[in-house]
Amino acid sequence: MKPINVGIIGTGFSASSHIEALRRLPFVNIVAIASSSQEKAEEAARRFGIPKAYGDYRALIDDPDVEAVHNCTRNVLHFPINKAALEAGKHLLSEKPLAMDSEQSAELKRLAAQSESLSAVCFNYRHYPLVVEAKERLAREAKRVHFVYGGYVQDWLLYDTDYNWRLDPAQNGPSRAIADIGSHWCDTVQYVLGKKIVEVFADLRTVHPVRYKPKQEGSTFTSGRSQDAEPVEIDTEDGGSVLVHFDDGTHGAFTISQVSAGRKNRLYFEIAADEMTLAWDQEHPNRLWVGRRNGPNEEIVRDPALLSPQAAAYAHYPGGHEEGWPDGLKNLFRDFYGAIIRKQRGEALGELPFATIADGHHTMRIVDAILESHRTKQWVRVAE
Ligand SMILES: NC(=O)C1=CN([C@@H]2O[C@H](COP(=O)(O)OP(=O)(O)OC[C@H]3O[C@@H](n4cnc5c(N)ncnc54)[C@H](OP(=O)(O)O)[C@@H]3O)[C@@H](O)[C@H]2O)C=CC1
Ligand SMILES: O=C1CO[C@H](CO)[C@@H](O)[C@@H]1O
Repeated sequence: MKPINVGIIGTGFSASSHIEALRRLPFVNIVAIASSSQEKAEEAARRFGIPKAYGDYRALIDDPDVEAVHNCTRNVLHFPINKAALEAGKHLLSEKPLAMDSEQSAELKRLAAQSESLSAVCFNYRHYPLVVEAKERLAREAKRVHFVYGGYVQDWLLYDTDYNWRLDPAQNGPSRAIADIGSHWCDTVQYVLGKKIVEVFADLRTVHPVRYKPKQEGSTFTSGRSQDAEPVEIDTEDGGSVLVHFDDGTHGAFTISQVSAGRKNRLYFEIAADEMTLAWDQEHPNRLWVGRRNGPNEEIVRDPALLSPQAAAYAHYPGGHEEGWPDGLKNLFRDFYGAIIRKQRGEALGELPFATIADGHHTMRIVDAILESHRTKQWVRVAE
């Protein structure tokens, strides 16, 4: 079978991790990369060993060799690139958030629904084996969920000297921590529960109303105040807490922060159901804690022999041989390209395990509702 030809747009943190994960799959072939200039694209093409380099993303999308596009650019480019890729009939894998706001994501949802090609949003935490195990156990063993709680906390924007394009609403959009990492929590938990968030009550906070922006912008995760840094006003949130209601009436709450010292990338959730509580934490991704009242608590480890078949399909090594973030990404891409291949063979696709453009749009609506709730200090329904 001929591999599916992929073009990558962007050369930063996310693009590098997409390239590494894709190279672990035998049925895809990276043929082109695009950046903001021809020079940068050629440098990246050399660094990653990719044959074609484009200084303009439109040229990559127009290249007839490119069958699937990965949009790994900053948020301001998500909408124009996703729209162009969908209109060109390419398969699309977009980084999250799907767009800057839900007006844009509604347009993308409409285009994706009309397209023959497949599209997905890079909500990669769905694709960890122990997250899938939580979903399977819940469906199998729980009749009722009482509460869902957790959060997503990081420290890479802790100091007022930490600066990145995400701090600039013109590059990022009107929500920062909620759209950047809150969106991951919402997608992951909705996937595990099989329920949608329909109502929110939010209390957000900007811890640093002024930050120091270096003249020479650093990439994601660079920190420290440079000599020529200038003060800039910040009006997007560093974090906050959100109460949520799911479509079946289940209650939940999550806390988001990008200023929590020592928490590097802690997405965690706990689901309290009738006979058990399930807890998972991205910083210890190969453990699923199962709490019981009338029996010993258990810790399920990521060993294919101990997992349900759906979760075992995501566990590529025996227990004790740890895997994590890059593997979740590889699993997402394997599901996405596997679906493209099944579609090409005329096979039925069934329920897709990855976040679709419609899912990405729903997440944008949640972000809108959170911002509005924070502003009005009221419960806000998530728009359809
Ligand atoms: N799913 C996940 O877990 C993660 C998702 N992300 C998402 O990925 C996206 C990118 O984040 P990240 O990689 O950290 O950011 P970076 O700043 O590291 O990378 C952004 C990239 O955008 C490229 N870019 C800017 N302008 C253009 C243009 N006109 N044409 C083509 N490329 C352009 C930049 O290329 P150049 O240098 O040439 O300007 C750069 O390579 C974000 O939307 C973020 O939310 C990020 C991390 C993890
Ligand atoms: O999606 C994301 C997950 O975490 C990153 C850092 O690791 C982010 O902030 C990002 O955009």
